[in-house]
Amino acid sequence: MISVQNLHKKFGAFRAVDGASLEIKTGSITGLIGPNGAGKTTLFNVIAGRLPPTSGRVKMDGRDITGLPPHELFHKGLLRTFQIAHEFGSMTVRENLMMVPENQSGETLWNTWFKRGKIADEERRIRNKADEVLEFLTISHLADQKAANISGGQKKLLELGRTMMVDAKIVFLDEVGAGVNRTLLNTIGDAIIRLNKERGYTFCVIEHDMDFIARLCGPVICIAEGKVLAQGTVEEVKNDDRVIEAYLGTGLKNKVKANA
Ligand SMILES: Nc1ncnc2c1ncn2[C@@H]1O[C@H](COP(=O)(O)OP(=O)(O)OP(=O)(O)O)[C@@H](O)[C@H]1O
Repeated sequence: MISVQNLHKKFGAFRAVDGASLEIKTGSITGLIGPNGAGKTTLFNVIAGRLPPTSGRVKMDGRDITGLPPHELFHKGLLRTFQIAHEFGSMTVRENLMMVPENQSGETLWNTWFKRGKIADEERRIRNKADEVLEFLTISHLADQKAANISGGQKKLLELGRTMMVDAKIVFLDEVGAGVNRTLLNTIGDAIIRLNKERGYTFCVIEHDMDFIARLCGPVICIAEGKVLAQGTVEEVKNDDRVIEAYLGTGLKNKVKANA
């Protein structure tokens, strides 16, 4: 379980995260919603070690992980993907996946010269793993394409695939559905559900698409102005007055309710 306790992140005097406390239960697909600028990505960045918090704590299974750098969190199985996918465009899709596992023998000069057999075995194993991941994500046909040439949605699938190359325990997905067409969004959703059910991944998902959230997420947490505003089932959160107000403002809220 991830436990975020009274987390603050300031940029100068501006409080992007302002005392957020929340829990992401092991085995859940937790949705994180909130209006633009609510502090969701900043919260992710602090949890995933890209930004130090101003104050507050983050714990993983009871252990303090506050401020640990991303590579240490990576070793603990905590990974994140980005709103804008981070692929290496000039490499193939398969090569992008093969880059992920750390400590490959081929990376030192000594090994390159003297342990060619070991390197070849390891490369074969990693290649097989990459091919398995591509099959799981139903994009085997893209294996040899340059990553720069695949669509935005396929890049998001590739990001998800990168988390499968290591033993991820908890994955933070930042707007995996943004700019992705419906068909691919369904494929991404299917992959997330299968990773959760079949491989025990825990997910925390930032998403604006409420249909996607409704299909996938158990608990949903709404953030506004850096604070947790409401949490519960999708229906509970969607119908929460404070949530409607945060998204629409009070005037519009009454209009929406009148039309409902
Ligand atoms: N590095 C930074 N320096 C200064 N202000 C920042 C920085 N990063 C984010 N902010 C501000 O913090 C606030 C929260 O931004 P954040 O990206 O976390 O929101 P968000 O909820 O993820 O929004 P969106 O849904 O639009 O992606 C915004 O007002 C943003 O302008």
